[in-house]
Amino acid sequence: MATTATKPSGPVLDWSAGHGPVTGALSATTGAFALATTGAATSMPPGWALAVGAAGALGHTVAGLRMRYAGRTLATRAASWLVGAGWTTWAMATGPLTWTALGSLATIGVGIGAAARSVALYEEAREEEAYAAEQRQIAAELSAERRAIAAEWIDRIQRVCSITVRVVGVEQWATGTGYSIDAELPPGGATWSKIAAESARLSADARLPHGCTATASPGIHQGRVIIDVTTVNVLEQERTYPTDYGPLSLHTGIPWGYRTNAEEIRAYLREQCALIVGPTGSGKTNLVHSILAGFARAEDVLTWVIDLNAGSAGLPWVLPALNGEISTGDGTPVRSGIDWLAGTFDEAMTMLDVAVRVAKQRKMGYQGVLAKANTDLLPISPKIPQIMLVIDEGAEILASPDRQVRKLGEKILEVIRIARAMGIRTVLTALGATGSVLNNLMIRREAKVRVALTGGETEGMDLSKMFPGSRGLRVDQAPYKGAGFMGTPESAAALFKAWRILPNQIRDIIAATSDRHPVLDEISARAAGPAYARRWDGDRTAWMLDRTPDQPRTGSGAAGGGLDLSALRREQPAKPATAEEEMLRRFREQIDAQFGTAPDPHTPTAGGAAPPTGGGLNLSALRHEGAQESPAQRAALALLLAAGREGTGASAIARALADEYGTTRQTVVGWLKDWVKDGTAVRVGEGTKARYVHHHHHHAPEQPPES
Ligand SMILES: Nc1ncnc2c1ncn2[C@@H]1O[C@H](COP(=O)(O)OP(=O)(O)OP(=O)(O)O)[C@@H](O)[C@H]1O
Repeated sequence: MATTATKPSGPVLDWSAGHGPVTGALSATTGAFALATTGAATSMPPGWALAVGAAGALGHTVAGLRMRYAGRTLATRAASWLVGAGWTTWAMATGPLTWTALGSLATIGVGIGAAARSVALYEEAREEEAYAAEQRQIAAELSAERRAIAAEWIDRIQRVCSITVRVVGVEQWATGTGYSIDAELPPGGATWSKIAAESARLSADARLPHGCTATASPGIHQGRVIIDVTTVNVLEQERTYPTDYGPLSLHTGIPWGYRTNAEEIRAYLREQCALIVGPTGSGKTNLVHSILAGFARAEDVLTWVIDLNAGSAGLPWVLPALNGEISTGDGTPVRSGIDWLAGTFDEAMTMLDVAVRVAKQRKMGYQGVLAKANTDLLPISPKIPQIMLVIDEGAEILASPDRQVRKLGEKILEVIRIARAMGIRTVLTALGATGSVLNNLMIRREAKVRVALTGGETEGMDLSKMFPGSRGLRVDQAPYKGAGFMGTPESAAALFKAWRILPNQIRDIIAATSDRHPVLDEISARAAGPAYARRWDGDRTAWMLDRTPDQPRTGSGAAGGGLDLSALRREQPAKPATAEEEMLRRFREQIDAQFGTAPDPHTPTAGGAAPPTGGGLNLSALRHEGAQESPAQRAALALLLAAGREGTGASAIARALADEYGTTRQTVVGWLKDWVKDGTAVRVGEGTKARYVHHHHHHAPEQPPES
C-alpha cells in the first residue's frame, strides 16, 4: 500500500519509484509552465514568482522530497540570478546546457523553462522523460525493500510517538547512505514537529549507528512529514575531493563538501560573501583548499588570495605552476590555480585597492550592459568573471588591534560593501573569536554563507551566533576533522563535512583547469592597471620562491627536504631562480598577450571624429590609442606626444611618472618597445642617444619601426 501511484489527480505519489531531478523538472516543461517561463525568464521579476509558484503547484514528488529546500532555493536563487538576468546571460555565455552542468533540481527547473526555446533541448528532455518512464517500470519491481522500510517506520512512529502515519513514499539515496520517508500525518492535529522532537528516540529505536540520525522536517504541506534517516556515518569517514575536475559556474554553485546523507552542498556566491570559522587543527586549511579547488574549476571566477601568514593558503596553488612542476602536453605554460596571491601587507593593500578600483570602474563601464539587461547586478560570465577574494584569517584582520592591519580590514569591508553588484565577493576565514566579526553589520548582512568547523573543539564555538535562528546544533555532533556545520541562504544550517584534498590533487586541478580560467575583462583590467598586470613580476613574487615550498610532500624534487628549510635554500642559490624567472616571464607574457590581443578600438573606420591618419596632436587620438592601457601608460603616451619631434626617452618618462604612478624605467622601456612594434612610436638614434618619437611627429618618410 505504501508506494502506490495515484496518477490522474493531484500530485503523483510514486516518487519512491525513482524520479530523478530530470523527470521532476521535465513535468515542469511539459506543462504550461514551459511557455510561461520562457517569457518570464527574460522579463525578470514576475518570472521567479511564477517559476516558484508553478514548481510548487506542480507538487511533483521529487519535488515533494526536495521541495523543502528546492522551493526556497528556487525563490532565492531565481531571485538572485534570474531576476538579475544573470542566468540568461550565463546560459548564453556557457553555450548549450548539459544535464550534468546543471547541478540541481532548481537549476534544471529554471534552466529548462528558460531554455525551452531551444527545440533541441526540449527534444532531449523528451528523451529523458521516456528513459525515466522506463526506469520507473524497473524501479516498481524493486520496491519490495522500500515497502519493508515503510512498514517498519509506521510501526516505529506508532511506538515512539503514538502517531499513526501513512507512508506515501520511500526514497533510497543514490549515495547509499540512507533514505527519506514521506508520510502523511493522521487527521486530528498531529504535526511534523511532534515527530521531529522524538528524533533521538526514533534513532535509538531504529538502532542507528553513532552519528546517524532520523530527522523529521515539514513535507509538501502541513499534513505531511519527511523523515531523513542516515544509516552510514559519513562524517566520520575520510572522503577525498571528488576526482571529477570538470567545469563549474558561479551560478550553479560551487561544491564545498557534503551533508550527512553524503549529498554535496554548494555555495552560491554571486551575491553572498562567506565566513568560515575553524580553530587550528579543525581542518580549516584543508577546507580552504577545497574551496580554492572549486573556484579554480569555475569558468567565471578569478580567485585572489590574501594570506598574511606567509601566503601558505595560496602557495600550493601557485608554486607548482611557478616552479614549472607541471607541464601541459603542448608545452604551453601552466597558469596558476589562483589569479593573484598576496602574502604581504603591501601586496594585500595593493590587491584591495585594485579590487575597489575594479568595482568602481565596472559600475561606470558596464552601465550600458546593466541598462540593457534591466538589472543592477553585473551579469557574470566567463567574459566578465567574478572576483573571489579569499582572505585567510580575514576575521582576525578585521578585529586586529594594530592600526596598520586595521586599515587593511577597512578596505576589506569597503570591498564587501560596494562590490556585490559588480561581482566581487569575499570568503573570510576566522580562527575563532567570531564575536567581534559577527557583530559587524556588514558581515552579518553580506556573509550568509557560513561554515563552522568544529573538529572536536568545543571551546569558544558559539553556533547560535554563527547560525542565528537554527536550533539543536551541537558541537559534539561533529567531532571529526573537517566536519562541522554549514548553512547558506538556500540550505539551512546542518552537519557538514569537507572533502579531504591532497597535494597531488591540487596539482592535478591546476593542470586540469589551466586553460579554463577566465581573464579579467578589459574594463576591469584597465582599472586594475599595472598593479595587477605586473603581479607576477619577480620583485613582487620573490617571497614565494624564497620560501621553500613545503608542498612537495610527495618527495618529488625536494627529496632532501628534511626540516632545515633554510639549508635547502642555501644549497641552490642561483639555479632555481633562473628557472623561476623564466616561468614568471612566461606568466607575464601570457598576461601581456591577453591584453595585447584585446580588440584595438582604434580601427580606421571606427575613429569617427578622429581622422585615422595624420591627426596631429589631438586628444581623441590619444584616447583611442590609450584605450586599453593603464592611466600610467596613457600618461606616458601623452608625454611622448608632448615631446614632439624631439622625442623623449624611457628615463625621462619614468622620472615624470614616478611620483604619481610609481612607474619604473623598466616598465616604460616595455611600453616603448610595444609602441615601436605597433607603430605608435618610432625609435631614432642609437645607444645612449636613442629617443622615441610619436608617429604623429615623425614625418621622416622611410624609417621603418624597428622591432
Ligand atoms: N575533511 C577532512 N577529512 C579528513 N581529514 C581531515 C580533513 N580535514 C583535515 N583533516 C585532517 O586534519 C589535519 C589538519 O588539517 P588542516 O591542516 O586543514 O587543519 P587546520 O585547521 O588548518 O590546522 P592548522 O591551522 O594547524 O593548519 C590534516 O592533516 C588531515 O589529516
